[in-house]
Amino acid sequence: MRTSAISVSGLRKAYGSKTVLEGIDFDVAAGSVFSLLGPDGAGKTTTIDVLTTLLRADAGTVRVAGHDVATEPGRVRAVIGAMGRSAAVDELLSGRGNLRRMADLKGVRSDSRVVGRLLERFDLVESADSLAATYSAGMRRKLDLAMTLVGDPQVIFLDEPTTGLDPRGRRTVWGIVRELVAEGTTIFLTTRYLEEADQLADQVAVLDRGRLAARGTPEELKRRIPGTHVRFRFADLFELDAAARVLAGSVRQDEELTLRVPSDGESKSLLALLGRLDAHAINAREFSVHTPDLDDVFRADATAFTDRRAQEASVTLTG
Ligand SMILES: Nc1ncnc2c1ncn2[C@@H]1O[C@H](COP(=O)(O)OP(=O)(O)OP(=O)(O)O)[C@@H](O)[C@H]1O
Repeated sequence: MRTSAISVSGLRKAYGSKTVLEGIDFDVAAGSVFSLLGPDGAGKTTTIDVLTTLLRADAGTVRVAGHDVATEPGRVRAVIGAMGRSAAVDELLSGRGNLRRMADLKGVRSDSRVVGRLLERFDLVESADSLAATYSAGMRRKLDLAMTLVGDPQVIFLDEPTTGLDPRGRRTVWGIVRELVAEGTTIFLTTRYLEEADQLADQVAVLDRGRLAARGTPEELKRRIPGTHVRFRFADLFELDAAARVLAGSVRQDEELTLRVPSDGESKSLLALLGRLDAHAINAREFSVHTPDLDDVFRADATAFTDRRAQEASVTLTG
């Protein structure tokens, strides 16, 4: 069994009377990618801030690379790299200057080969001596990530590392994350792109109202969601009603004028469905075959969240 690079137990954090983390537990195996997902304001950044020693938890135990963040913050800081949402890049220094400054800050000998290798790895050689102020958003993000890697940290925290990057920049970051993991580094990642978690993460956890609502491999989470289905969209409620009567086992979403019908998605099954609609002179505006992805997991959790809110509201109203 692999050792834990991050181990979190009973983590609680409140800002004044607002509780953000209500006691969360998880483990991240060394040399793996763990992705924390959650709607805006769910507490992802708060979690990262506690794990990286920037913020003190109210309760619980957090160990990173075997060190307790509350009692050994210095040891934790010595073995981690963290890239937050606001860039650590100094605009008045060049790319090379920023990397050198980071090496000094981390007490790593500012070996020009180390800096040179990072500039190469991130495709920043040509602009290495230009001021970071002249860099594009993507270049700045790459420089920020390069700075995170100075000193070869064992555990790397990336808070939305590809938000705002174009597809090429995103692929570069993904490639680097994969290389780091292959070298044995552990990555803790928050992202708003579910495809990113699907592509990179060994384990995913969904944070919802202070608790971990779902946890598992991307595959396991996707299996929790109803399987492949065909989605039909109709011109109006009249057609939707008629189709819902004809297609057994379908689930309607009135607002979107859509109907989901479980199906294996094979052409024979599609022809049978279309044939049944046609036999009743029902026309679908469009249809698509849909296999579950992490987006569905996320939406299902968000729906559960909204449902609970609605239940609570009705309890309050009637209570
Ligand atoms: N210093 C603070 N004081 C008071 N409330 C805070 C503070 N920092 C965060 N919060 C609140 O705590 C909640 C969780 O914030 P956090 O930034 O951890 O969420 P997040 O999941 O990272 O969301 P987002 O992606 O929107 O940044 C939010 O409601 C936020 O308003």
